[in-house]
Formats: sequence, C-alpha cells, structure tokens
Amino acid sequence: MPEQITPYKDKNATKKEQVADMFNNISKTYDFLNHFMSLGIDILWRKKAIGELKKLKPQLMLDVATGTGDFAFEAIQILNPEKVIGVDISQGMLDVADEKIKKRGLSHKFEVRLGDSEKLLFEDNTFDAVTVAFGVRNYENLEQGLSDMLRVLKPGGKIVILEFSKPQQFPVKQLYNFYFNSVTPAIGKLFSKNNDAYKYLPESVAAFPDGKSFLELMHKVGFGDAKFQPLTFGISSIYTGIKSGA
Ligand SMILES: C[S@@+](CC[C@H](N)C(=O)[O-])C[C@H]1O[C@@H](n2cnc3c(N)ncnc32)[C@H](O)[C@@H]1O
Repeated sequence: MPEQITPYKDKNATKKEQVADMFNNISKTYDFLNHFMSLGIDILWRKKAIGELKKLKPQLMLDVATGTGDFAFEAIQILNPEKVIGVDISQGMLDVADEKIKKRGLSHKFEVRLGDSEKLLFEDNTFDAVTVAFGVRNYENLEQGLSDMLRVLKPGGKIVILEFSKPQQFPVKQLYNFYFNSVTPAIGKLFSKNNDAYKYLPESVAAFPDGKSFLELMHKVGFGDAKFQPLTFGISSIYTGIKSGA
C-alpha cells in the first residue's frame, strides 16, 4: 500500500477527514485560485473532458467530488442532460456550489449532496455517466472509490476522470516542478491563508499513480475500454472507461 499523502500530517485524523477539512477551509477562494493558478487552462481541460460524453448523450449524470460544481456546470452547458447530481465530502465546497446553482437558475437540473465517493448512496446501475475532476487524487481508498463509481454506472455507461499527471519531458517537467513546488504554494498561502493546502497539491500529484498505472487500476476494478489522453504536455490527463454488459 503506497504512503498516504495527507494535507495536515495530523496522525489522529484520517486522510478523508483532513481532505474535507482542507476544502472547507479554502472553499471561498477555491474558484478564484483554481483559474488564477492554472492561468485559466483548467477551463479548457474541463471542456475537453466533458466533450468525451457528447456521443453518449447522457441524461442522468453523477459528478463525484463535485466541489464548487464547475465540472457539472460544464456538463450542463455542453451536454444538456436532464439531471446532474453532485456529491462531495466538503459541505463548505457544496455551499459555494449551491449559491452558484441558484444564481444561474439551475436548481431543476443540478442538485448537490454531501456524500463519500467510496460509499455512494445510490442504487447499482443508476447513472448514464459518472464524472470526476481533480477528485480521485484525494480519495483515501482509490480502488474502493473507482469500484463504487463503476457500481452506480448503468451497463454501457461511461466514466470520465480528469486529474493532474506528471509531465515527463524536458523542459516542461522542470518548469512544472518549479511552478507547482514553489509558485503555487506561495500564491495559495497569500490568497487563501492556508499554508498546508497548496503544499498538499504537488505532494499528492507526485504520489498519484498516473497514466498507465491508473489505467491498470481501472482495468483491475472492472472498467472496460479504459483509455487515457495527456493534456498540455501531460500536466493533466483525461481517463475514460465503460461499464460493459449493455
Ligand atoms: C480539487 S477539488 C475539485 C472540485 C471540482 N470537481 C472541480 O473540478 O473544481 C476536489 C474535491 O474532492 C472532494 N473529495 C475528496 N475526497 C472525496 C471523497 N472521498 N468523496 C467525495 N468528495 C471528495 C473534496 O472535498 C473537494 O471538493
């Protein structure tokens, strides 16, 4: 079992408790810092990832680790499904999502609930598509989280996962390491007053099994046709998989 990377190094709290705590602490500045630190590129990554579902035209969707809802909002805009349910373990992040849902008049289409990705409170075979952006890296038990997302997908349904990965090529790798290890923690500390959260970001990305290792895990839990696509020199990647048996 790989070492658990946690935000606060507090031996008494589980990774899940610490992650929920951290996102509750940064929820108010999360959206601004996300777009600022990624120079807006995260918006393009989200659009591209959601584009993977255009052919399927899903009607009932689950956005896991929905946070402040940006991946789900993108899905609504691009795919116009009947309904998206977002779940997250951080009530602070969901409160921000709720405000945005009301402001955009989308309460009939997008609903958020407090919930754990590793123990989803839905019946088997419920959703046409499941999405997760920048969430799986934070799971306490990644394999359990992937299995449970597979469980709630309908046969023939598709999962789309967007997550940071590690660029391998010179000089992107070196620039990326400098930016992620030195620049983002400093900006994060300045704006969110949270020193640990933006140190956890590069540490958790470094420890995350990306690329082929992640595909192996998807195959292991039972996803079919698992594929990945690196974005922007491998800074992020899109992973897709199908629940077979349709
Ligand atoms: C980096 S944010 C991403 C939010 C959103 N998906 C986005 O694209 O902006 C990660 C989110 O994952 C949530 N999270 C982490 N572990 C979780 C778990 N086990 N179950 C549900 N949500 C989880 C956190 O609370 C946080 O809101």
